[in-house]
Amino acid sequence: MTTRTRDVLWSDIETIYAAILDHPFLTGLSDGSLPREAFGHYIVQDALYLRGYAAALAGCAARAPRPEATVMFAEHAAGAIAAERELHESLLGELGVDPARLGPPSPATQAYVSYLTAIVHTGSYAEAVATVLPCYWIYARVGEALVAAGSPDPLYQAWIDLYAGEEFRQIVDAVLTETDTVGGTASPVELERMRQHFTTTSRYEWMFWDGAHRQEIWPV
Ligand SMILES: Cc1ncc(CN)c(N)n1
Repeated sequence: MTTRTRDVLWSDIETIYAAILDHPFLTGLSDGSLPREAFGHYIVQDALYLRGYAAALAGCAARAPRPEATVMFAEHAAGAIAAERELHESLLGELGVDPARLGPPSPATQAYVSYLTAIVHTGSYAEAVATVLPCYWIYARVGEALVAAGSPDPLYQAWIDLYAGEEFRQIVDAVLTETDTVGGTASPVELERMRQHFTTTSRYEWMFWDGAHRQEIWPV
């Protein structure tokens, strides 16, 4: 049986994923102990992140060699994050933040979006797909892991429900299929690059939650 690219990629990040599930941001989201200020920081930074992420997905759409993949990424850029945007806007409202005045991206947000942008525009299409994949897949896995216990805080529960939902799972499944397709014909060098990018953006996912937990701002 041939090994699927997704399995190779995931096996590289088992320890990163374990660290993500163990992070106090997510354990706090789950048991309700996460300070609202940290969640607010996360939501503001995520609203900024989603702008860059949408642009990266549009870049994947433009570079895709098959029309079905162009349509898929274009739909995700336009529509899939609309649900997140909606949730963010209502959460920003509940947290008392004006979406028009979000402030600057934090170091983690800036670094993550810069990396996505750089690889989507300078790497191969397969590299681009591997680079954007953790944004989909890790969130689906986290949603799945957190939904059974839920959260006593309704705001945190709404966040968990979005990523644990069937609609998000189907979106992620389609991108995983695309990952296996492009990985299946990638050269050893290209596959190695896919692994490096997937691991790097998985690390950025950890750093994004960690930065929010510390309410990280620029040190100087
Ligand atoms: C940082 C980050 N990574 C992933 C997702 C889920 N698309 C998100 N909303 N924010």
